[in-house]
Amino acid sequence: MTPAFLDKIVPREQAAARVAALPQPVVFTNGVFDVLHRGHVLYLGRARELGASLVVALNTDASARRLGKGPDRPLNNEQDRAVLMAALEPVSLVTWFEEDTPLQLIGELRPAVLVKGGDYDMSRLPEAALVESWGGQALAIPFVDGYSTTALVAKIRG
Ligand SMILES: Nc1ncnc2c1ncn2[C@@H]1O[C@H](COP(=O)(O)OP(=O)(O)OP(=O)(O)O)[C@@H](O)[C@H]1O
Ligand SMILES: O=P(O)(O)O[C@@H]1O[C@H]([C@H](O)CO)[C@@H](O)[C@H](O)[C@@H]1O
Repeated sequence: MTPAFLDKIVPREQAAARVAALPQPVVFTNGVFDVLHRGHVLYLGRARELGASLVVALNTDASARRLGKGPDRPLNNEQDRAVLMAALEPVSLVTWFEEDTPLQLIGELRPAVLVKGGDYDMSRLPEAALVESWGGQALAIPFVDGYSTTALVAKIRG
């Protein structure tokens, strides 16, 4: 039998309709989320508490490769990253974007809240200005020191 949480994973073409049907207000975040760690799950838990639903948009593998995190990144492909994300209790819906930034997708979904981790300066993100243009909020969630996928991969590789 297929686990029910897999229903949270939706192709981008269906994302706007599915997001509109979620409990409002909707919180949106995006990222690669390649090899989950404690910083990610605390971040997602806090993000979900800022609204009634949490939407996570993952970079596709092609998009993630263009971010230059390393020649073999992402280690987990886009389907695997989506399944792990969908299994997390705070996450309501998972989709992907193939561009370099989630700007166009955010314009399609029109979330009430955009969040990123404290490693981002929200005042410099075009996505933040976009969400604020319809009266939404753009918020940074405090960074959990000592946790990053890149550091974890380096540790594993010794
Ligand atoms: N330690 C952390 N504390 C809080 N938020 C985090 C932390 N690490 C990542 N995030 C947030 O999670 C989202 C996804 O981040 P990302 O996938 O780049 O994680 P990462 O561990 O920094 O990965 P990498 O080392 O591969 O860049 C981003 O919004 C980022 O701000
Ligand atoms: O996992 P990351 O590196 O935090 O995700 C990136 O975030 C960027 C951010 O939203 C600033 O614009 C985004 O542009 C990029 O495509 C990754 O999702």
